[in-house]
Amino acid sequence: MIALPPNTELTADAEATARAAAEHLLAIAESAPGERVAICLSGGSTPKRLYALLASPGFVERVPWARIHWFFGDDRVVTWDDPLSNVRMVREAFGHAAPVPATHLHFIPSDEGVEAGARAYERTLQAFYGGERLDPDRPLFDLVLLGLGSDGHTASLFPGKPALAERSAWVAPVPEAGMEPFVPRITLTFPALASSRSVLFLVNGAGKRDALRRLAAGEDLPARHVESAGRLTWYIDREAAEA
Ligand SMILES: O=C1O[C@H](COP(=O)(O)O)[C@@H](O)[C@H](O)[C@H]1O
Repeated sequence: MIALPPNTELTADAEATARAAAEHLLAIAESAPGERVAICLSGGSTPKRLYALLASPGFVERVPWARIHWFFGDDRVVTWDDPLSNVRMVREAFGHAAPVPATHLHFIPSDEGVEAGARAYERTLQAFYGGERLDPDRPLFDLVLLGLGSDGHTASLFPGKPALAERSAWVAPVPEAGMEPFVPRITLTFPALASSRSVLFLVNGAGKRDALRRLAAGEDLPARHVESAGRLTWYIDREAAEA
């Protein structure tokens, strides 16, 4: 077994990861201090099962859909019907069963281009938050979901890219992605991702073993720099955790 990050919940498989994360999300929503619940979604492929589970019988009745506002930690700068789009993946996973009010799905305006889209999304976040400075005692999100790329990236914060150093802007353009799909991206920055009552990493499969090994060895990978105003929890399945 690889030496796992602190606060790791080891799961049997990808399905167990999705179910554990779904229960965690429900607990966060139920304990949210405000009327509105702000959840920041990750993209890629790992979380698709979680999103489909939330929309499935047994969960869909338990999710307080009318209170939750859904945001994105990053997206690819492609059209929303592009198979590479994270918002398309979420919409497909939620399907018609998830009663998400149209005004509660705050997707990244990738149609505005990488620079303008990043600035526009930062305005969206600040309007929702009600200010332009993040207060450590008043997190922007109740929950941030993150994945771990095989290169150690998270959201679209890739090794060696300028967005890693962004400490004042909440959203950054990523003109060149660090791994496939090699399309421009827009990503939340470390300060914005950290402004959350809870942060969850979802990591499944043998393809993530090397990144986990490199994190355990102390390598300076982007995922290492993720913080949380509250708890930070890793859900890692056994296949990813095997040495
Ligand atoms: O490109 C991306 O990759 C990461 C990791 O995706 P995963 O499917 O390997 O977990 C994802 O979290 C991010 O949102 C996405 O844009």
